[in-house]
Amino acid sequence: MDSPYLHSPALSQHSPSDYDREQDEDPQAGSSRLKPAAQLTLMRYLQDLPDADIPPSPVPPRFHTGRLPNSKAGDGKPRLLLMGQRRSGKSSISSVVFHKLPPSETLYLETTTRIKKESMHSFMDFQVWDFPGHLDYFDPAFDVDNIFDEIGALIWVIDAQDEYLDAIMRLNTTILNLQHSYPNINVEVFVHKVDGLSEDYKSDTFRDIIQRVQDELSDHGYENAPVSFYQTSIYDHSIFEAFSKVIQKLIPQLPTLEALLNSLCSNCHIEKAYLFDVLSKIYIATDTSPTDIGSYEICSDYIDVVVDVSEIYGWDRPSENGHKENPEIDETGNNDAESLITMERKGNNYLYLREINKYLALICLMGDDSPAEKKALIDYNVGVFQQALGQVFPRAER
Ligand SMILES: Nc1nc2c(ncn2[C@@H]2O[C@H](COP(=O)(O)OP(=O)(O)OP(=O)(O)O)[C@@H](O)[C@H]2O)c(=O)[nH]1
Repeated sequence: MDSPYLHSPALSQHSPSDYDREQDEDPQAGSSRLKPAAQLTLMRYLQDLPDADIPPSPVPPRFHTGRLPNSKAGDGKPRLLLMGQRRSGKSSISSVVFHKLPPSETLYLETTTRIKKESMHSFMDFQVWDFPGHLDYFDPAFDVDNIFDEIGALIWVIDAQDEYLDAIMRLNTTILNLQHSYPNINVEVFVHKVDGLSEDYKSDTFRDIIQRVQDELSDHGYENAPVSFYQTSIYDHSIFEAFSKVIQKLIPQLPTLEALLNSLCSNCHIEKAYLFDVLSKIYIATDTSPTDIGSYEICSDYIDVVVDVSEIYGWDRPSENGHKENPEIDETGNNDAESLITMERKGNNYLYLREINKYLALICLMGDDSPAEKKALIDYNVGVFQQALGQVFPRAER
């Protein structure tokens, strides 16, 4: 990006303590805290979803409600279950997305032998369960209800570089088994490791897998199953994009967020706007104009730049009780400076970033007819958006 001009020191620093995580290897193993370096990134804030103020809308929500129809325990922490064959890449996905493990280091991950459970305390509390590839989940020895009763999404990982017929067969068996007790489960199929495939082979494989899954389900009388397919790889942004879409289905306020972003885009001539969870780089909402991976990549890389700058110039914000997380830093900046703006020139377009709260940032790809001279107006509109967001997610403001 040429001639960047930073208006401010960008996002304030997040301390490792922001990323609270519990991990148990096994129900029997108990829980233990991990070291900060391994701490999580996707986090916090929808904890009190039921309190969220959802403006009335004549349009019924198109997405999962977040108050999960399968929920029996009702603790409101949806589960993402990572399932699939051995060595398909489940642990790598979880490590890269939630622990920022460099993709090349996944080569050294050991095979998972027991169910690995992790609780993410984030803008939304949820759990990620990584299953060993060899487990038969419907073995009578397993308490199936315990596994599936709080489910948010079942993520089935298929290694596209390997023989996948067995994986498809197991996936279909799983979906059909779950149909009786949990008909509303979101099944998300990650056709994974597509980085090693040629473009043609990649799309042929993708189509073939979709076809086989759908054919077999409809042979069993199960039409229009809620199964979504994604092409993913840990070596590019595709895995983050796919996870973004999976997570979005668990956010009940999504239609409201999209409507707010649409309105912001049309008023400010914004080409594309994303609401990002800064550290995980998962976007929790975007406007409803067509999404392309290119714009997501630009915004995601831009977050990296901003986070790097904030490592140097950021400051600790007051915590909820008014104390600084690092009392040694005597920061004199005012609180307003926590919402910051950075704009950069790239070709004819601008990227506009504004920190919305501790966890979320708004990033916009500005249209040609929205010059930097109008920044004051854009700031104002983004301020209005920020206030509206505070009403939709009251907890985010705390
Ligand atoms: N090329 C490529 N390799 C990947 C990708 N994701 C994971 N891998 C590799 O796949 C191998 C297996 O990954 P794991 O994450 O251990 O697989 P797993 O599904 O957790 O395996 P189990 O624990 O045995 O169930 C590792 O060597 C990873 O580096 C990807 O997107 N592309």
